[in-house]
Amino acid sequence: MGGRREDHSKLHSITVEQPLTTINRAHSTLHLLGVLAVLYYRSSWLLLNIPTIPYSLAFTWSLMFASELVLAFTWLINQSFRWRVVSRSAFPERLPNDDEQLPAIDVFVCTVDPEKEPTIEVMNTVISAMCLDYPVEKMSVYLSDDGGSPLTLYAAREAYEFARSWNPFCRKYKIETRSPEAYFSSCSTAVELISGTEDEALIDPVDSFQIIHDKKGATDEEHSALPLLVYVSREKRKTHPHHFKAGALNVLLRVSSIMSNSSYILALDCDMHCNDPTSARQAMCFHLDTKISSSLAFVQFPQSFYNMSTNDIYHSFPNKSFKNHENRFRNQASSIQEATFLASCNYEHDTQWGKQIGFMYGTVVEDFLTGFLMQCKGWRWGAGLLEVAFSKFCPLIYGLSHNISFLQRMCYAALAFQPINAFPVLCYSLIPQLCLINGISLFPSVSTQWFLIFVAVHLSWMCQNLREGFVIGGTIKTWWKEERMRKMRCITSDLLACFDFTMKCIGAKQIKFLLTNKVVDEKKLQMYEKGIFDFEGSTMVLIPASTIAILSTITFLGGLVKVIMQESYGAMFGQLYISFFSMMSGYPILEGILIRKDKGKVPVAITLYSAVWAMFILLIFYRW
Ligand SMILES: O=c1ccn([C@@H]2O[C@H](COP(=O)(O)OP(=O)(O)O[C@H]3O[C@H](CO)[C@@H](O)[C@H](O)[C@H]3O)[C@@H](O)[C@H]2O)c(=O)[nH]1
Ligand SMILES: [Mn+2]
Repeated sequence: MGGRREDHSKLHSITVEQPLTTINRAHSTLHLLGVLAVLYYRSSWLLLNIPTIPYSLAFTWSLMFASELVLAFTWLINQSFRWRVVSRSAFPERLPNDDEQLPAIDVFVCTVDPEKEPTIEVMNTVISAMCLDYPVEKMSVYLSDDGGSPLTLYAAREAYEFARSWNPFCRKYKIETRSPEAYFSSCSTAVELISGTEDEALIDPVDSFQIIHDKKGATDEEHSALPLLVYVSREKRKTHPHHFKAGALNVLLRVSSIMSNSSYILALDCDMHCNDPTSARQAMCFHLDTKISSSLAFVQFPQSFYNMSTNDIYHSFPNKSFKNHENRFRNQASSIQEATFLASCNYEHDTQWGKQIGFMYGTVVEDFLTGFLMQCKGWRWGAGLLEVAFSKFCPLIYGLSHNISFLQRMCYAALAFQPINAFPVLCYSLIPQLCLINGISLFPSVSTQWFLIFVAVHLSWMCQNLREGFVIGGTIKTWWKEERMRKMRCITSDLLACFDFTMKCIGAKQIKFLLTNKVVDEKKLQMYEKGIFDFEGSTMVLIPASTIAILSTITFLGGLVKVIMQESYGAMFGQLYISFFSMMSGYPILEGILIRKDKGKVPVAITLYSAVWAMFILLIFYRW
């Protein structure tokens, strides 16, 4: 690095975002005061009135209090993301000019099921990795095929052939998007051309040894050299737990250790691709900084979705995509037989794999737990979630003596505890509504000062989300979609996660890794692009949400009539408002039940179950 000027030699930089950080801190502090006031109101009312009120009312208030406590807790741990907002930049152009000085990288791509994870997509991931802007002799790509499918093996060979001409093409025309599919998605004819070669696939059966290695260093004149591509299909047996993706990654760790043994790993899911060819170099800007490299475990890149609709209704939390794990667990040795042995399911028996070594087992969110434990061990930065939250690895408690800041613990905790929001959201979707139609007031009357505090906390919460939405280019409309989806998520998947977790605790069920289906269905895509919810194939998971959608419409209308008749506007305003919001956020479901006739409407069975449930709840809780 000699000869460079001081100020231009830094490989990366970090800046604290101002005035955002200061605004966030002020806002969070004020909000906290409001939250504490609300909790004080609930608890003091309860203590004061408990001797005189019926049990049922005391229980109802306790549930509301418990909900608000949980909401306050999850809100609080989420403030960790707002407390110190930083942005980082990497300067790959400042890396040593001599590529010889770059460390070697192993890229891991995992796939399981060619039905749910279309092979062509997986190959796009593989190709995008092989075509990274990184010296080919310093890079090896390993494809883990948990399905052991001959099609995947065949396609890997084809992908390798394709990459031989694609790589020089990208370099010549300076194409940034190195996933052929993502690149060609702007011109449909070319996409057909690519899938054409796939259709004619001749399928070789997979050989009983698991590792197939393609043409190392095979180069011809017009084609550029390519990184090593290794296909690995590990042995799986019913009698041995395979530990899902973590198991697959650990097999790759062992197999790669006797082949390329690079000190850095890039782990990709089969539906991801590297959207910036310099990303590996960018990661090296951090790993090669001698000031931090000894304690830097991984570099994580933000995830961006290239096929998001502007009408997106589902909203996905962008989180992770590019993980670069430095790995210290290497064996020495090298042959296919040895690799086969390392990929066998007996190999890990009675070893520390998954406990001390490699990616962690015992949960389906291996990335989350492994990342957290790495930080606890001194590495910096950085249903399944509940498994970790309520285990000895609870981020708020585990290894308090370890060198990880409380703020970072809170970030991990915010993710791990997210599903418990199902409880308060469920309570808030049922209790105020049922009390409304029974004329029971749960919130302070409009004329009191306490009412203003509730309003302030509610508005402040909305503002916090609105403000954050605006920062990333959102609108009132996208904010509302987010709010709606946040609520739906709480009473569908989070609720199911809580249920699954409880079942696991009492030993009635095992938590399984549910593979996400990546097949794109044209009709579904059209629906998504128009911003219409697709309920086709919804299962029991939807029942709580659809029951609530039906119930909140009935309770809002019934409650409104009652309030008008009894002229109890002041005492009931809060609950009317909550019921109205409840009804509005359940509207897409209601539409899917009552109005829509297309395939994506709510399945009839789900409608029936929900209607029965709604009636049942009304029968029990409505005092006729
Ligand atoms: O037994 C298995 C199960 C899954 N996978 C692979 O794991 C990846 C993720 O599976 P997916 O069904 O797409 O799960 P997601 O919920 O989308 O995965 C998210 O959550 C996981 C658990 O936290 C992380 O590992 C992923 O990186 C993250 O994208 C895919 O490449 C699969 O092929 C395997 O290799 N073996
Ligand atoms: Mn996925």
